[in-house]
Amino acid sequence: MRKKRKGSDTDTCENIQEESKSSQQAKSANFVSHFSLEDYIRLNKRCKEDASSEPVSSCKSRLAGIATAPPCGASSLLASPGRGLKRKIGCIDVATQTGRKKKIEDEYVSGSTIGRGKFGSVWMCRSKASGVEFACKTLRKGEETVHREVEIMQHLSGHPGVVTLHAVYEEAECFHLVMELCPGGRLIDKMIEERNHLERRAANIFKDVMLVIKYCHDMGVVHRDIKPENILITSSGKIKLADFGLAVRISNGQTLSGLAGSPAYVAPEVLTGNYSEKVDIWSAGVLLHALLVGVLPFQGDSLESVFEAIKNVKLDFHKGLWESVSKPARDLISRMLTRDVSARITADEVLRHPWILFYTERTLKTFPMKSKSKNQLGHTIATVMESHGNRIAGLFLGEDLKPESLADSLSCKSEEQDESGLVDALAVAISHVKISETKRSRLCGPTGPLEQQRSSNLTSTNLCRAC
Ligand SMILES: Nc1ncnc2c1ncn2[C@@H]1O[C@H](COP(=O)(O)OP(=O)(O)OP(=O)(O)O)[C@@H](O)[C@H]1O
Repeated sequence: MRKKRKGSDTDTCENIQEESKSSQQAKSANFVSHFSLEDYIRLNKRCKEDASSEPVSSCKSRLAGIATAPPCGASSLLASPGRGLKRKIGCIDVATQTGRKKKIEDEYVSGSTIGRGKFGSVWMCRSKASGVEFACKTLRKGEETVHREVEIMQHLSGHPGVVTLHAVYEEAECFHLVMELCPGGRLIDKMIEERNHLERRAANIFKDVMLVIKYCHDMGVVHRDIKPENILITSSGKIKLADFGLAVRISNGQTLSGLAGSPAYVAPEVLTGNYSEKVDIWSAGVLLHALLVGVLPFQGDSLESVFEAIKNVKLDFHKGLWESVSKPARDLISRMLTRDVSARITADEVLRHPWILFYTERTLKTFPMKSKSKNQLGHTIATVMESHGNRIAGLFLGEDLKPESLADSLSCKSEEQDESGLVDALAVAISHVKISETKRSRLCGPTGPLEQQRSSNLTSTNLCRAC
């Protein structure tokens, strides 16, 4: 059960950035002005390795502000790491508390290390009782984020898009979190393998990501580290959101402060002041950018230049790589990567966006699109729109944009119109879409045993409060 040091690389961040720069220069024209995902992932990974071997003057100190959530009321905890921890574990429910009395090695056989993060390592283990394999994340005590991560995972566990927490074992120096194993690896690796995703595939992956983000927000949790490295894939190919190390609870109308996130994905308001759950929408927009065109939108040779780009670069979704992307997809991403937080759409609105609906609704998916005559096409669309009328029509403002008129406008297209043309036709309607601010549902309003324990155990320790 000992942690294995992954690799022995001791490069500094500067070296990595130099390497990234030279490998960048060798890439094709499309990639000249961008870090590729591989570059970014390598930079990030090596920085983590530096962080564990060179705590001072390495990447850790340079990334500390952004990559690690500021501990809430951490000073006393950090000064005496052991104090208060027992009380804090009280936020873990009855099922997981059983782990406190037993040792993990009594119940699980340890396997190889499968990942390493900022706060600990992740390794495989097998239940002695059932033979089922799990992933175990071992977190060193001492950071309040560790307790928050356990509590939030417990709070969210049960949703199909969240990695399920099976048990927690507490030792003097660490916690072991026994989680559902996601053997399909990370979304980032799939993205690198597949490069640009077909829009249909991208939309289906992205919808699942947004469903879980919406769930987090409905449950009063801001993840703060949405990125493809933190999206894992199950044996059946479903996505699961993992790594709640930077997640915090937020109550309705509350704002957060403090740098937290991963540089390329961080929202501009995190860099400049107070923020809300909308930071997850921005990060998901960065992810969508990478899914659609294979590169990250905000890049630079240093952290400062990445942040500068996040704050100021004006993205142009009409040129270059975006020319082959449908207008609705571009419309969605522009609504997510908007710096005006009040104009940035919510998770619910993303899920109701025509691009998502078009590619992911069952009827639309099986919709025959090629070789339709004008009338057939118009009629089929009218039927589809009718069956989705309530959801899609709700997005449109004004009499002229009723589903029937959308069908009419689509029926004027050529007989040879293909799928992407049809998606583009949706753009006509999208230009009139009014996405209204929906009433935020149940932020920080959980019920049940966890909430009862939370209020009794944690109010005084700030564990469940946002920073
Ligand atoms: N349930 C799981 N099943 C399979 N692999 C997992 C699981 N959880 C984590 N991993 C692997 O371990 C890696 C690190 O896990 P995780 O991201 O939770 O740690 P972390 O310390 O919070 O990381 P980070 O430094 O990225 O914030 C993941 O990228 C993934 O490869």
